[in-house]
Amino acid sequence: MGAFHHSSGPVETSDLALLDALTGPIRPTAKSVLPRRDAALDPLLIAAAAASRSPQGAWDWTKWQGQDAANKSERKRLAYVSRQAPRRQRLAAESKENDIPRGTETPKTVGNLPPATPKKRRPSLVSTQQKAIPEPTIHASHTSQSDAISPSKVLTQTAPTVEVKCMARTRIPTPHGPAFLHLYHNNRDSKEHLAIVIDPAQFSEDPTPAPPIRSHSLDAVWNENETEMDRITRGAYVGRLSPTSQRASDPSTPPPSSYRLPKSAIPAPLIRIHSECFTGETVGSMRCDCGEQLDEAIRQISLPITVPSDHPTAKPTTIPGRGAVIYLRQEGRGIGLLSKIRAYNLQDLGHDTVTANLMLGHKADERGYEIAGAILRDLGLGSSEATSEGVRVLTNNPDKVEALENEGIRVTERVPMIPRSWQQRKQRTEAKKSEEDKEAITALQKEEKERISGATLIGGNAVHGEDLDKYLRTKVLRMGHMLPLWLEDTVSDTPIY
Ligand SMILES: Nc1nc2c(ncn2[C@@H]2O[C@H](COP(=O)(O)OP(=O)(O)OP(=O)(O)O)[C@@H](O)[C@H]2O)c(=O)[nH]1
Repeated sequence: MGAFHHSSGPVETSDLALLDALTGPIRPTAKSVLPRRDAALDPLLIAAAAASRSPQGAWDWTKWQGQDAANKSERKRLAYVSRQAPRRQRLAAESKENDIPRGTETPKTVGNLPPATPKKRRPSLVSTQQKAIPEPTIHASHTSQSDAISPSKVLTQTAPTVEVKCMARTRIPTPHGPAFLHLYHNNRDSKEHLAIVIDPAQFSEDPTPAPPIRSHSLDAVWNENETEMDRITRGAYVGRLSPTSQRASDPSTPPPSSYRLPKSAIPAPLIRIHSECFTGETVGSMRCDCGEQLDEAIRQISLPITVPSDHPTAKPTTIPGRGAVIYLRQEGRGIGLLSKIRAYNLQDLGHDTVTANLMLGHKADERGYEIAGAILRDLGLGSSEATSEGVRVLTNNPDKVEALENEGIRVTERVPMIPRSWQQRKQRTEAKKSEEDKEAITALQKEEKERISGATLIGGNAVHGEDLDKYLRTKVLRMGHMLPLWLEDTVSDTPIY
């Protein structure tokens, strides 16, 4: 064997002999000086096993009592139990970690929900409107809509019917008041979508002023063996849960036919369909207004509602706010966190948020709202029936309203979401215009500065910054968001994205 060099210096002959002894073929006649790799207790293998083994797997060497004991018949060998999930499951989990875009993952079989055929990539509303559409299959819950089916309506109906099931619900106190967090499984994808329901009237012992917002699938009986405690644990309870108050909901009791206030007197529940944004909601990124929007939605829905009285002399009634935020796990407008991060780098190079998506081979918006529609129906919100309350939707995005209507949801009103920073600037400009109290302006500016920290997170306040301005302008100018464009900075040299 010829001498060779390792990067750290010449390799000694003794090293080569060791290497040969460890890896070379077994010579039947020669007596090995060094123990071979296939020895019963190869130290290298033991070290490798120790480094990688799970505490439950392999041998428990702490129980080792020597060879004699080992030979005794009563010695118990610990069974090897792998803690690793089967490869198929691990691959699914890995694809989840890598944030593989929706539709390419295997949908979860949940409870009594059969898996739907996986879709290739979730089509955006706009692009699919132009596709040739096969014969429609209309889901029963949509048939009460107009008979004339527009192509965009057919789109959501050709896909397998989305079924959702609320797996659990719990009370979450928020800075704006209490909410009920609902976790949903579905037969379309493997994500856990959520509904943040705001309806604090349900805590009261008195009859609620309006129909309570409750999940039908959660309140249903799941199986005949289910105990009261099972139901309470998954959130199928009424009133407020406490050590002294534990009342499971009873699906056999029909809901009251009338409530404290006539339906027509109360405004329809306020809802928002919100798409996940890790950067904006968790990191507090000021590249977008997602964190602030989530907070603002919960705040607005929680505001008490004033219901005017029938009699001119009587005082109006105030009832607690009612509505829900449907929180969809479609990060980065459906392109996933990985692509969104790449898109941000392209944005730093000067491209806007739409162009960056297109450069990465995505559509400007790849979100879908079928699951949102199914969750709203499960919560009894906004069915297409003329008698239903309908919903008021908090959004600037016309696609969302259209998508919800395609889902058979009756939208009675679109409520705009004005970015908090724009509201503040408006106040400041108005104060400047009227040459009013200079002190008030200074106070406002000081307040804005102080609010910057934690601004995008729940309970925070207005977000400011150049990145956010670009983002908001793109939404208005390129994505058709129905928002009055804030023009204060447009006279400056900053390009409008
Ligand atoms: N691809 C991409 N997604 C982004 C970017 N910034 C925020 N998002 C995602 O955009 C989604 C929020 O959508 P927006 O377009 O801000 O607003 P919208 O929900 O369409 O409309 P509104 O109801 O009016 O808020 C979330 O899923 C965010 O993760 C970005 O620069 N690129």
